[in-house]
Amino acid sequence: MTLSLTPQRSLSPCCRLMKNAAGLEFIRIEHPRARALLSLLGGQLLQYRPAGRPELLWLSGQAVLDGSKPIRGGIPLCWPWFGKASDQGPQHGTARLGHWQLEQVEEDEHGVTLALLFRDGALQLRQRLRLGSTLTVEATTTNLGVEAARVQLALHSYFAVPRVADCRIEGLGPDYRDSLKDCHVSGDDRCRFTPPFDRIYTAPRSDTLLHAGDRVIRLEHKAHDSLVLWNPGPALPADMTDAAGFVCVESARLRGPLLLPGQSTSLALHCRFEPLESELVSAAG
Ligand SMILES: O=P(O)(O)OC[C@H]1O[C@H](O)[C@H](O)[C@@H](O)[C@@H]1O
Repeated sequence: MTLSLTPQRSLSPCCRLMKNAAGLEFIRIEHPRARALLSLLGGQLLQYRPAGRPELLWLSGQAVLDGSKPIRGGIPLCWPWFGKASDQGPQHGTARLGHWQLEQVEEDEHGVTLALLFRDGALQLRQRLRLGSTLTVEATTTNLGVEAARVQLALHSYFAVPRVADCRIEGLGPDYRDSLKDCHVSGDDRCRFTPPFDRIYTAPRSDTLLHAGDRVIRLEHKAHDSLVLWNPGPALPADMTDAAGFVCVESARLRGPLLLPGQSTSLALHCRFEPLESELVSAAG
């Protein structure tokens, strides 16, 4: 998707602050190792394309970009809760609807590092993105209050794929909660899916391989306790016209922890395209 954005100012040689017609701010990154776009609404990476590779992330052509809704696509952060709130708060928390502060931009010949901050009451969420030939997202919650708090976090990544029905995923683990059928399933190691699906894997591996047509994406998760797998199939949300081009594989911490005052907890995801067969052959030859 091409967004109509107006340049505002340079943040570093490869990073530029942009604005859209609704006044939302974005950071465009054009580095020899990767091109990317991040929205300060939601602190959300929307596009990321390492040099010589396809776009990693899916962004809906119907995404609402005026701040009235979360942006559909990229890597929204569900925080400080995932799903419906018990107290009428917004689905998936406040971070994806909030304006984030850009704390730091650094770059070198290998890529760009962005540090971003969001606060909701006594809870603080820091996000560090490293964008080069691979992508690392690290999110750290800190409890700045005087009472213990239970916090959930999910990196709700929309991975772009040629066709979701042809995908295979390894490393999900055998046990999941099927949110559509409202039941628990154990010992299911199948790695093919037919949309719609909405599952929370409760014993995921630390590495996940997403085989998607012409590409294999390796995901390395750190400190996750769950993986959410979602595609709505034909019953589409209003801000989506076609769901065949993505699969959500969401690294998540859904079972706590209880954060005492002053404590922090982190969740991280590292993504990279596996080398193509032709590259392995030429490296060997
Ligand atoms: O439409 P949203 O609020 O962005 O939620 C999109 C989806 O997020 C997660 O993947 C949940 O498991 C799904 O149940 C939900 O439909």
